[in-house]
Amino acid sequence: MKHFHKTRPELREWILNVSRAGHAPVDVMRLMKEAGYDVHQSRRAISEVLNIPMSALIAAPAKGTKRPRHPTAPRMDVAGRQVHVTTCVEAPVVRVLQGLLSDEECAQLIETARPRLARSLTVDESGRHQTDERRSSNGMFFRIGETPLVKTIEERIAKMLDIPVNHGEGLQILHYLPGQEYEPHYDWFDPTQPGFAAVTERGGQRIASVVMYLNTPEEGGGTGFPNVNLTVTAITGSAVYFAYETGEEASLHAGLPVIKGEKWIATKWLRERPYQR
Ligand SMILES: O=C(O)CCC(=O)C(=O)O
Ligand SMILES: [Fe+2]
Repeated sequence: MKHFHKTRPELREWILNVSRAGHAPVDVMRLMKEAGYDVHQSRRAISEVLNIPMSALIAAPAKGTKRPRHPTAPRMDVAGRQVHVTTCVEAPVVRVLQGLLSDEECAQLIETARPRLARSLTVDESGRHQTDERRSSNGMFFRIGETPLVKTIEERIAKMLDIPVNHGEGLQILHYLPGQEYEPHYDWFDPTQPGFAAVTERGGQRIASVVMYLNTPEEGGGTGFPNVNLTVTAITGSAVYFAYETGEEASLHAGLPVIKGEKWIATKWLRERPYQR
């Protein structure tokens, strides 16, 4: 079958060269993934250029690699707790989760984190941490299982997404005041940046994020997905779950500026392989 979608001449040339140099089609897939291409796009291009079936291009994932199970509507029973799935988007994969945390759990997380807040950092191209204008919130990280409540929440998320707790980075708490925001960004690490190998050495790539709202800001402070014109409202105890492939531009998102009041969130980033030893 012929595809209407045409592969760009430069990409066609590159695929042919890499293939002539002796790389098997699944290796070409891997190279494209490392260069930031979406898996589906790579599979279609390679199959078209090398004239092989797409089914031959499903590489065995690296040992221990997992993908989350996306929460399903209308609700999930997670360890005896009803989590309502109130909005679903498929590209990017987004689920709005109501009642992931109780009001008491939210309050307790805020009070435990408050004395430990410091200016948030971002990771630069070389893998170094630094303060960043684009991210003006204050934050802190809990260690895995650091408190009984942190452990409970980590286990709840693990159960809901069918991803072991050890694939998670430590729970991050962020506090935003009026005017503070987190400008549009991707949570996946960019494979074309020099620091990529260092940040993915442990745990591999990030595959999904769960942003939990610990309070309801008086005004503003939602999470925006500008490429799909979606804004998720920050409401105490609810959360936005989103999953992504490396290079997936639709997953661009932002912590929108708080206009009035304050905003507290807890973020759990998940890796494709165990991150905690
Ligand atoms: O503040 C938000 O709503 C988004 C936070 C976020 O994008 C992150 O923690 O990676
Ligand atoms: Fe993010």
